[in-house]
Amino acid sequence: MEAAKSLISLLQKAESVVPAELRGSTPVRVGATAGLRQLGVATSEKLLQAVRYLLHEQSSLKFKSDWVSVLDGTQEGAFQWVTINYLLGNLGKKYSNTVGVVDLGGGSVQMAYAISNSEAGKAPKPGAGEDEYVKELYLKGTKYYLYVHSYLRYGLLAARVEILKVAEGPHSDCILTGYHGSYNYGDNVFPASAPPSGSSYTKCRSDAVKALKHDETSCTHLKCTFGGVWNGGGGDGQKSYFVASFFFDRAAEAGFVDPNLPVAKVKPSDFEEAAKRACKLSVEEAKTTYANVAEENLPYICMDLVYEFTLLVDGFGLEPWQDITLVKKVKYGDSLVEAAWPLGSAIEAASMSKPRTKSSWMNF
Ligand SMILES: Nc1nc2c(ncn2[C@@H]2O[C@H](COP(=O)(O)OP(=O)(O)OP(=O)(O)O)[C@@H](O)[C@H]2O)c(=O)[nH]1
Ligand SMILES: [Ca+2]
Repeated sequence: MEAAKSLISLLQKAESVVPAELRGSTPVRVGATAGLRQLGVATSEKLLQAVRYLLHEQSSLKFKSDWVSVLDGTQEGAFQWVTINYLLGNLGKKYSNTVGVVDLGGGSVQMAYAISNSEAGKAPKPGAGEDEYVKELYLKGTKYYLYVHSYLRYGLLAARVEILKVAEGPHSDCILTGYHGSYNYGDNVFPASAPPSGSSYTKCRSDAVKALKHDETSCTHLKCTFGGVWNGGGGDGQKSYFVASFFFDRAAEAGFVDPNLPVAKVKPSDFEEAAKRACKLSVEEAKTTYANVAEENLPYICMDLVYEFTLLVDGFGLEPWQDITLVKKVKYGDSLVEAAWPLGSAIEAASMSKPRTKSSWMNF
């Protein structure tokens, strides 16, 4: 019940912005993501039930039980794509005038971009238990074929486990010199210590590439990102990328992005340069160099930056020199709006409250 209670302040904030007379007709949704996906159905269902009870008892907003759910990864990725393109005013334009999105969470990372009708026709059938690669969206009178995939276990915090596993022993070349400890993730504890020779950018980079299991033989499609996942075929829908969440946070902590700005134009190579600087430090030196990095993240600053560069370039196939936009918030009218998937979910909820003209997703 504690987890449900943690939502009370959010619920009060949400209700405070809805005029009292409209609350009964304003839907409230709660979506959980990879953190709960990794807990398994029994535990996550208990948590969701507690949230449903809280909303039933304490909320004056319109509520239905199945509006409290664990999003599947493609919903999360599609909602983020809708959020960013809605705020940029791109919805209703041709697919080639929309931007691609990457959203790096703790447990999972999502990548989504709009593709052509013909490219969508080439989409492979997903593997067993895998989500469809392409979602058809109807937004502002325009049909979009959205390529979207969510990589469970490749969020920033989960990927640390994948990289530590590559090390096959207590020492990882990604852990800052002088640190001897362990990494707790979920119910598991992993040894995480620097080798006697200290952290090494090049060795860490090689571990990160291995962690993506960049083994082409597992790619049975025309082209893959990593782990045997189809890459969507490319095209103009991915000529510019808006990259969110832990990419923004680590870039700000590494000092190459101003944390007070809503967006920042960078290149994947900026993560590489920052990683090279970080991997040279001892954990003691890092304490002064990265004054605003939480203590528990300091030993992993090299690993995180190496991983983020590797994910963009080796994982998603971006060029090290190409411009990308790191995004925390997007200017919308006189406001700065959070660049996060819940807005996309709200847009879907709002479009569903109108008479639906098509059976598929979001016809608003
Ligand atoms: N701009 C923005 N970023 C957010 C918001 N909430 C979380 N984030 C960012 O999302 C990243 C991960 O946040 P978490 O909520 O811990 O993780 P998560 O995205 O739920 O992780 P998954 O379980 O893998 O989906 C961090 O970089 C957060 O800063 C938000 O409201 N706005
Ligand atoms: Ca997420």
